[in-house]
Amino acid sequence: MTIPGQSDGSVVTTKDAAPGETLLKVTGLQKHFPIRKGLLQRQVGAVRAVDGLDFEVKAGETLGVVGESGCGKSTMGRLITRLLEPTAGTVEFEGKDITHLGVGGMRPLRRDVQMIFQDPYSSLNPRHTIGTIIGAPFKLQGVTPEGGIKKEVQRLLSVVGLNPEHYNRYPHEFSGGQRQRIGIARALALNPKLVVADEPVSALDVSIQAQVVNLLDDLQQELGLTYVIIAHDLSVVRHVSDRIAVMYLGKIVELADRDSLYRAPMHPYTKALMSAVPIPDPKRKSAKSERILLRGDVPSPISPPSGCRFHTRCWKATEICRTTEPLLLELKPGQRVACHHPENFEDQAPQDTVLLSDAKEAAELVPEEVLEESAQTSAAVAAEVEAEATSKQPAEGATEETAADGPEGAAAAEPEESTAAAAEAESDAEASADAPEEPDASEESDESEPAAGGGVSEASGDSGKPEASAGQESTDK
Ligand SMILES: Nc1ncnc2c1ncn2[C@@H]1O[C@H](COP(=O)(O)OP(=O)(O)OP(=O)(O)O)[C@@H](O)[C@H]1O
Repeated sequence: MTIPGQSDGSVVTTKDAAPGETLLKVTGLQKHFPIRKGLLQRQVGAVRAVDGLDFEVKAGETLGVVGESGCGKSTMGRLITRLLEPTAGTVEFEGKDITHLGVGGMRPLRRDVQMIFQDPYSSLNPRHTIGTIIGAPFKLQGVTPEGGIKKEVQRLLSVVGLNPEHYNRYPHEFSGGQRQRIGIARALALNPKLVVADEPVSALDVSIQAQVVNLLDDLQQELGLTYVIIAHDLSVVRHVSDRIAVMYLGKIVELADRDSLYRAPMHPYTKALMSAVPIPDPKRKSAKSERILLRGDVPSPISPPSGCRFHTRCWKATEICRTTEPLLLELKPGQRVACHHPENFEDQAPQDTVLLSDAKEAAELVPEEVLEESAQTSAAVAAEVEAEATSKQPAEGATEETAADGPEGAAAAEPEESTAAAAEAESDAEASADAPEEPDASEESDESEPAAGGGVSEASGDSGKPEASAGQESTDK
């Protein structure tokens, strides 16, 4: 697809921030909507829509943000475009703190940061022609493009694949997909650096969705745009995102580059979301066809669950998940996760093995195959880490320090089991399309301690808890 140049006739391919540099940085971002009651409108509580987000968006990349309805995605989008005032935290754009800029201070920034909205039916004024709608940003910013507004609007119409001759038509004369193209043309009018698209295709027919997603993709290539694309499931962001943030109840639970996330999701919630997405690859179809049903609705953001917010619906939840909030930690390069008992990685709280009753109920909705796979993967990862550590010990002469650390002592006492698990892991890797994850896992082992498997695995830590309790958990499910 060829995109005509801007008013000066040249093709725009670069932006101020070099590709890969941080364009947007969000730290500790919160938005609590107050709940007021009574005559005096006293605040009696708050909806904790966004409750402490930390992430960066690099120039030229697409960050996909996914999560169930009500998890705070749209609020996050409105905060980073400064359509909402944050309760706490900071938003930096190109290194400049824009968190509390007023209307005047924000005006120049409005050119650089644009938003595309979900519903192309309600986001376009039905009384205005599309020429007026797409030309509005120029008037608001007091900018006159070279050749005049009309010429520039017609150029933008052709950029988004619409007939420039339709300049004088009204929104109702266009289909949903065409209206979303109009919304995109309006967002591009001022040549922005960052475009936040809030569910850009979810109101469209499935057949039209791909066209609009492809258009966004083409525009990014041609114009060097940076996107934050918000969606409620992974299928939309899968093909366009470089990195994906998974949100749950106002928090990011996993943030990873796309390939790592799809190859080996680490948060159980990510795994559940992924199991809901049809997988076209026939090689993976049989392995992943089991869907994970989540128990109940998302809890209320007015009083979110303690500890890990997902613990009330998670099949791996133990006491630590109820009491202690897991931090969003980079467990693998480029993959951050907030979980005490992650998938595809060694357990972060191996001593905590007794499942909560909530978890046992949640596990009833998780197919046996998924639970088995989860336990096997965790055991395999633990065994691999252990094998790596064992092979390194004599070479590096660091045996004493490593051995004194704890959990690995118990793991090392079970060489047969570990070898069997490692062999299983190897054969799994050969047979599976997920094989590329292997190098990651072994890289990790350099600095990671061997540990027991996931909360549902049989591997036991050194907590002194009877092994039977760990074994029993597996049967409980
Ligand atoms: N202006 C507001 N006042 C009070 N509560 C709000 C407001 N806007 C959003 N909320 C609440 O904040 C929470 C997060 O809403 P948000 O729209 O950001 O979620 P979302 O993940 O985008 O969901 P959806 O996909 O349904 O739009 C919800 O519980 C919502 O009811």
